[in-house]
Amino acid sequence: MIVLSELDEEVQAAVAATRERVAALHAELPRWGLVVWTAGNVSERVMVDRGRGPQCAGLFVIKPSGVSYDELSPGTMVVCTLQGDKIEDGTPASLTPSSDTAAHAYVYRHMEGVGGVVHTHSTYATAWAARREPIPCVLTMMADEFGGDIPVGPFALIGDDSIGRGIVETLSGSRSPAVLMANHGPFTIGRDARAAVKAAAMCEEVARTVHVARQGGEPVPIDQAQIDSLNDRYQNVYGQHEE
Ligand SMILES: O=C(CO)[C@@H](O)[C@@H](O)COP(=O)(O)O
Repeated sequence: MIVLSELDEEVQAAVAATRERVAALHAELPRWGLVVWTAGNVSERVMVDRGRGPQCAGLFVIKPSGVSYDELSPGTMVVCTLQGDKIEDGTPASLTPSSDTAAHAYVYRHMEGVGGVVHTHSTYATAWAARREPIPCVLTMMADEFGGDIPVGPFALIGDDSIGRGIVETLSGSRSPAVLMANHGPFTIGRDARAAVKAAAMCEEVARTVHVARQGGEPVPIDQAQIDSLNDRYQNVYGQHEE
C-alpha cells in the first residue's frame, strides 16, 4: 500500500495542491447547474516538476463517493493510483473514492495527455445521451470548443473499465473533449481539471441551445473547413496569452 506521508516532499506538495484545485472545482458543478445532489465528479492527475518539466506522479485525486458537495474539502479528496486503488492518503480508510474512479483511472492510463476528467448528469446533454444521438456541430461555440459534433459513447455499467474504455475508444482521435455515454451522461477530459470542467459547462450549454434550435426546424451544419478554422482560432488565439 502506498503511504502518502512516506513519499518525497515534491509529490506530497503536488498532491496537496491538486487536492486544493479539485476540491474548489467541484463547486463549479452545482454553480453551473450541471449536477443534483451528489451526482457527478471531478478528478485531476498529480503532476510533479523536479526541474525536467511536469511528470506524472502515478497518482490522481478524485471526489469521495456520495458525499454532499457542501461537505467536500481538500482534506476529503481521495488519492488513488492510476489503477484506481486508494492509497493511504490521510483520509479515513472508510472514505471510498467516487464510483467512477475506475473510469477516470482508465482514461489516465490510456490518454497520457489528459490531466483532468469530469462526469456530470447535466440535463440537456444527458437527454441527448438518452437518445444516443450525437450533438451536431451547428454552432460556432461547438466548433471552438469541440471541433465538431459531440460524440456518443457505448452503454456501459459502472464500476469496472467499461465506461473508461468507452470514453477512450470514442475520444481517441477526436478533437472533442466531451463524450455522451449512452443512457448515462457526459464525461469530459482536459489538460487539467479546470479545462475538463469548462468542457462540461460548455457541453451542457450547446446541448441546450441545439435542443432549443431544433424546436423551430432542422439546424444547419457548419462547413467542415469553417469548423477547422474556428477551432484553430479558438484553441490557439482566443483569450489572453502569457508574455
Ligand atoms: O454516474 C453515477 C450514477 O449514475 C455516479 O457514479 C456519479 O454521478 C456520482 O457518483 P460518486 O458520488 O462520484 O460516487
